[in-house]
Amino acid sequence: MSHLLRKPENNKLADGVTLVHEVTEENSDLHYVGFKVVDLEPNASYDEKLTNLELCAVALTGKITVTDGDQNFTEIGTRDSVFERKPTDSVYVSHNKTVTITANTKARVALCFAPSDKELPTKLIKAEDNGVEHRGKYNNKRQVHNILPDSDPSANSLLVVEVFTETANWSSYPPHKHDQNNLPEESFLEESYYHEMDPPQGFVFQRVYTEDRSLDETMTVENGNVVLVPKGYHPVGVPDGYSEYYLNVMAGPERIWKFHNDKDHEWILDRE
Ligand SMILES: O=C(O)C[C@@H](O)[C@H](O)C(=O)CO
Repeated sequence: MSHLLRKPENNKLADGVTLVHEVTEENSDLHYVGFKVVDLEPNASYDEKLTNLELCAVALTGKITVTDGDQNFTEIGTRDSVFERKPTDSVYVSHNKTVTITANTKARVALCFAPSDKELPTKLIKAEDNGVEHRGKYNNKRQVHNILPDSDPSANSLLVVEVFTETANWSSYPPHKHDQNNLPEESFLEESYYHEMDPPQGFVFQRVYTEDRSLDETMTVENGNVVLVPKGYHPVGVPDGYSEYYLNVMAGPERIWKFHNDKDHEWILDRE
């Protein structure tokens, strides 16, 4: 299996608390993006001590209460399945704080991390504050919920977005990359993908490749898998009959998303 593909670990931390994924600087090639998925049974709690990392906690499914010790955000989260295709609530918390997440219902929470050394206010990012975009045409259609885009200064490094790709469509396509610190043309951002499929037995293909093909991996990605993109182009193809959800976390030295399309495939955009 590719070292860029992660299957659920489902590590039981306590009664009602399962760590589904854990991507850290120590166990991956990533230095800027950290990512966890936690499943909580009703009334179960999970603590995260943030030292040098900032956090965006996304209520993927279910209702949760989030506190940073000072502020409480009660019963946030808007959906039972990501495939309801409506935005959800998230909470941004600065480094050095300790966050407690308690489930009000059965819940799945994504924890998105990036390095930070500047304190910023804790913030509830409400579902209705997500910018919703419909991108693409033909078989390149997707719906995007911007949770923490680069136009929102609430975070130091973190960028967070969720994307729904229609059945038999492609996204992150034409292939693009953001692995050069060469602004204003391109920014260096690592990226993680947390994938879900509807119906759940589905699979998608994700390729991660560099210009010189020194990295060129095509992965079969199943429901609940994570793909890591330390560099390179990273398109996703969704088979007929299945629709796809992914949550992207991006971070790098500068908080700006400037990508470069693969010139060989950029013509896709020019079709009438
Ligand atoms: O528009 C899309 O298809 C989503 C991608 O842009 C995705 O968020 C990504 O690859 C970000 O670099």
